[in-house]
Amino acid sequence: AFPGEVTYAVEVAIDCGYRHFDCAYLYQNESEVGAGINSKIKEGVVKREDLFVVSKLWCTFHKKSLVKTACTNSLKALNLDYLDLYLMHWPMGFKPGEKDLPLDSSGMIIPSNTNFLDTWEAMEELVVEGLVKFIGVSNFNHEQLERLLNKPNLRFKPITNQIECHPYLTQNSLIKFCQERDVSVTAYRPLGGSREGKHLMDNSVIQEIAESHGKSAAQILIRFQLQRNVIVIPKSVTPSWIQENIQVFDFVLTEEEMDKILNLNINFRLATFP
Ligand SMILES: NC(=O)C1=CN([C@@H]2O[C@H](COP(=O)(O)OP(=O)(O)OC[C@H]3O[C@@H](n4cnc5c(N)ncnc54)[C@H](OP(=O)(O)O)[C@@H]3O)[C@@H](O)[C@H]2O)C=CC1
Ligand SMILES: O=C1CO[C@H](CO)[C@@H](O)[C@@H]1O
Repeated sequence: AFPGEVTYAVEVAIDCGYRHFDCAYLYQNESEVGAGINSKIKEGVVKREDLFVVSKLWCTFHKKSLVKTACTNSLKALNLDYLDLYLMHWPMGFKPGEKDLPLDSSGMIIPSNTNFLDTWEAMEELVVEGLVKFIGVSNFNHEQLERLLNKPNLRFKPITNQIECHPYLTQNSLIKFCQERDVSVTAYRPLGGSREGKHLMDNSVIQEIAESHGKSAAQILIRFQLQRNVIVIPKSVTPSWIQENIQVFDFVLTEEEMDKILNLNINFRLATFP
């Protein structure tokens, strides 16, 4: 990204009607996102309360004593006084320190001896203190989520589990598990990225459905999630794609098309760690 690219993308997105911004300490661009948000607030295009701004606690800050500083640092970078939602980015903690991905000599992540139930307690404090409106999790499997939901003296439930989700990783059973427990699901990497040089957007089933609706493959992939009650966060810094990706409320996929897309599942996961 060149300087200002992300700020401009956020401004274009707000003008197009986007209101949900998915940020994270890890992305190293919260000051640019915040600049875009604040310029549109200043211009009077939106009010702070119209927006839903999300950030995430990175794995090197799982120690209870580090959580509040991590959150206030994201708020400072965003130049905002509260977040709508703060997510635990992953269930596992990493060794605290300078490096976001601390690796040992064999290239494996160095974990920290933390328990996400303790980390959660520190995140609950952020709600009590008014720094964040809601808290949630990301990359939790069903066992981890169950453990959190069953935590004795849980003060606040996670409102969402943000997980990798697209037609090659449809996550049917995890979505059912979450939704049955009133935990919403947010699909990240919804456009599926690429695998061995092949893009999900080039898949012939997706292409055919796109053609029959006069829509793009990206629009089909986004609409697919909306129709299964899944929140979806496509990313783009390209103005024409930002515009395109929100034009998904003027058509409906049939049940047959939804099934065809669901059948593309190969449990293929892109986001992993060593
Ligand atoms: N919780 C977690 O662990 C994770 C969370 N996330 C979140 O999810 C968001 C989305 O996931 P992400 O990994 O970015 O992947 P996406 O599935 O959103 O794909 C983004 C890529 O697709 C391109 N693109 C966007 N729209 C179109 C279009 N209409 N036609 C063709 N290409 C298009 C973008 O290009 P360009 O930008 O160049 O315009 C970019 O290269 C992230 O930004 C992040 O906020 C992502 C990964 C992990
Ligand atoms: O949010 C994220 C962005 O992408 C990274 C690489 O796949 C993920 O590890 C991370 O969770």
